[in-house]
Amino acid sequence: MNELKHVLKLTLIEKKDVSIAIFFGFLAGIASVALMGSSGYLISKAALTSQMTTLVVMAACLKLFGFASALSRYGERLYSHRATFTMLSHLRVSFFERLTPLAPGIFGKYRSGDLLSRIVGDVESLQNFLLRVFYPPVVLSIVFLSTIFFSSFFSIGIALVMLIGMLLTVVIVPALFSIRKRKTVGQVRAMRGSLAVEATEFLYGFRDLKIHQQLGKKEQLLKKEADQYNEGQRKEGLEENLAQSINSLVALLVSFFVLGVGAYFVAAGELEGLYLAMLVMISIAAFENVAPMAAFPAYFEESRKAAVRLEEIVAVPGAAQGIEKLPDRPLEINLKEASFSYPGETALAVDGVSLQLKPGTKTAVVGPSGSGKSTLMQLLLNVFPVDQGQLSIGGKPVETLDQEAIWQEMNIVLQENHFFFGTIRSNLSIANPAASDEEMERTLAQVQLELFPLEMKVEEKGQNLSGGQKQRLAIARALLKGKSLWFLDEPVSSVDSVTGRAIYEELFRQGHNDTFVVISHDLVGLEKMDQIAVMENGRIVEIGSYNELMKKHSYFYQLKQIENSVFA
Ligand SMILES: Nc1ncnc2c1ncn2[C@@H]1O[C@H](COP(=O)(O)OP(=O)(O)OP(=O)(O)O)[C@@H](O)[C@H]1O
Repeated sequence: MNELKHVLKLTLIEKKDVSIAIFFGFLAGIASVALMGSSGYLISKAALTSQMTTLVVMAACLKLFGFASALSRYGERLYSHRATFTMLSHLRVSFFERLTPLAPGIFGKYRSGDLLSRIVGDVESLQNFLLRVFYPPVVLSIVFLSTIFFSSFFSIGIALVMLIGMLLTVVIVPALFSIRKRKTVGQVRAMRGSLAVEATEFLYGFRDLKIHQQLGKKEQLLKKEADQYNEGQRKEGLEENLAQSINSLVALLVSFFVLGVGAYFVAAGELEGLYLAMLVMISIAAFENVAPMAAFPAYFEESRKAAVRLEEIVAVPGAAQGIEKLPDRPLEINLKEASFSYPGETALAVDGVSLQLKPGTKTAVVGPSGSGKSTLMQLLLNVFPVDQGQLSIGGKPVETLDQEAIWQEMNIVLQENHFFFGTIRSNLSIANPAASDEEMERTLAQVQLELFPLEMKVEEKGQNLSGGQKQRLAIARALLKGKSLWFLDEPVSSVDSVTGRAIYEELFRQGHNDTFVVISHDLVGLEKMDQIAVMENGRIVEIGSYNELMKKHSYFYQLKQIENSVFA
């Protein structure tokens, strides 16, 4: 139950709705018991007396109880569902708030299909928590205890039989099935996750699978996962039916027992015969209410597992979240002795790197593929917090700063940039919602996309744009944001060299007083940079201006020689 503490807390935020739902649930339950009890009493009374007034009063009571039961049931449904939807919205918000700071590292830990299945499926599963886990035992216990209390005025023996029946159907049988269920629910959930993983991979990789003639193989794998999941669900269904049947059987046996014990008490003169039918009918009605408890084990386990799986995602320490705003002056960025390895990896992607970015300077980071350039940039952006070392911005440790405020001051173009389904205008306006059409058109011209109309359609992930066009659109977004800290990770790698150079010229012209960090494979044009950091195996092996590095005749010089000889 500990695992569901957080969900329970969120449910009880709406105490009023939950209490009203319980109240109406109790009224509905007790009204149906009263309806059956009074009909039992009416039957006996009609057989034993010809007194019309009593019979008319009883018939009126029957109608009243029937009406009250239907009305209360409506109120119960209304308030319990309202409380459930409110709880779900609280759950989504609280989960999302905890997930956001972890987002950059989360894909290292979970595959996207699994993550999606957890976030959507598990949150949805918890909609049953109030309706089928928390609420039924509470309402049933109150209804039962009231019924037992009422019955005890007529026969303590029958009240005791009902109490035992209640313990069996509300507590013992559901608890036994919950223990059994613990084994199977986890498996089915894991199966659903692994099916979602395979389905996502299949959809994302469809083109490559087709090119490499692996579509059939992957389809078979997907089918196998689907079959396993179906089989798991089938077994789960059988288990639920078994729980339901056993609980109904116990409930029925208890009612028979009440009849038997009641008949014995009547024969022994300990109970007036007039009340026997009423007590039996009361017992039948009370145990009819017990039906939702048959589904309790399944829903309890499902909710528990869903809560555990959701907690697993967010219960990891994320980057420290500061609240301080950035100082209002040109910012110096300082990375000291920073080391970082990706979650689950032992090798250091960045190993003891120090880098100083003075305001208004231009820094290039170069080096072979896999040497840690992009990782270094992610550390400078505080997308990943450093494992060791320290990052400070404007003289303040990054942990003390508000992350959103940091990113607000940066123009960022990464290797992969996301484009949303919409238009060129809507994709540009995410960088600067206040930008006018003229500003957007001017920016498009700066990246040589002047032929793109602002209302041009952009498909999902920018599928209708070429690689180079996407990069230029990402640069246009950064230009439109107009901040003074630039972080560019191979921003023109898919653009032809002439256009690429012209774009760099434009960027440096617009941001001539700004701070730039540029990752580049292209070693041409680095003369303009104030410093060039050369990386290898996660370390900065050389740093200096173009002339300093060329004079050294060391690593950068050799790279330059190789580039010259290849392209000579
Ligand atoms: N998400 C990740 N999870 C685990 N390891 C990663 C991840 N991203 C990168 N790495 C590893 O970290 C190391 C540095 O990668 P990084 O992307 O920083 O190199 P890079 O110099 O930018 O390469 P490239 O020039 O090819 O873009 C590599 O060994 C890479 O395998």
